[in-house]
Amino acid sequence: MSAAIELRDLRKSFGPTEIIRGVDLQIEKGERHAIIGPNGAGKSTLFHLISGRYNLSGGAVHLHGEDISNLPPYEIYRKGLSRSFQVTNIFPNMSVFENVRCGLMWAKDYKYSFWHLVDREHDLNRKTAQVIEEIGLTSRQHIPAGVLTYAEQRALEIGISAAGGADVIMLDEPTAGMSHSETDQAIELIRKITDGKTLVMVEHDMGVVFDVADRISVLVYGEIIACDTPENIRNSKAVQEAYLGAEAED
Ligand SMILES: Nc1ncnc2c1ncn2[C@@H]1O[C@H](COP(=O)(O)OP(=O)(O)OP(=O)(O)O)[C@@H](O)[C@H]1O
Repeated sequence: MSAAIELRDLRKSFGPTEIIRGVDLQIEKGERHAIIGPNGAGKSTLFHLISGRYNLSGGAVHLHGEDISNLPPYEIYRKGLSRSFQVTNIFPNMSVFENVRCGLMWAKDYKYSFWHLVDREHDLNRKTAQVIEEIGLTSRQHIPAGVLTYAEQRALEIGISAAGGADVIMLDEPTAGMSHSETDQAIELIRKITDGKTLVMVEHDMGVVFDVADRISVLVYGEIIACDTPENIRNSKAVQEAYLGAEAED
């Protein structure tokens, strides 16, 4: 069976500088995979290459065995890969309900000319309500998304990422800026919402990474220097020297 995501000798240069320098990686179906690495290692760039935001300078990206290299983001999304961004990416003036429903509509390829029929789309509304319940925002569903707390906005974003039925979910720093208790809730939500799906996340909080991930890739200067279980990554001397050691000294 093919991997959910396979990266083959992936490369990205900005001008003369090669930022992603030949990344090979297989992420299995149903796996929760974290990408860690120091600031500027290229983690976000790698995300943008997989999700179609950046064109590749070399190599290939496969999704469930299909070559998706250089496809536009919306086509990759329709093929079942959904991603969130480091910066919250919701419509602040639309209600929580409308934000989720909008995500569902894009996923289902509704045309804009159908907007006037939206309220009659009972299925769509029911599914929207289901997603909102899963992310724990039912009591807040009619308020503008911009009024939610930061942690609620991130939960909404995770909900929208998963709502369209994507089977590969990519989350960029899902717990950034959260308190301990908000982080705990976010971990629970991530687990729930990615159950049975493939998760790829970039995360700086090592507690979250070691708690959630089945496997971890360590990216340093655009190269994966280790890809292993949390336990082996924690005990790897090379990783400690290149990355974790620096954190341990804090
Ligand atoms: N669009 C761009 N044009 C030029 N250089 C870029 C661009 N995007 C990223 N870079 C450079 O690529 C390198 C990797 O950046 P990237 O944001 O991918 O790292 P990161 O590992 O996600 O860092 P962080 O942990 O701080 O978010 C950095 O040196 C950055 O300046």
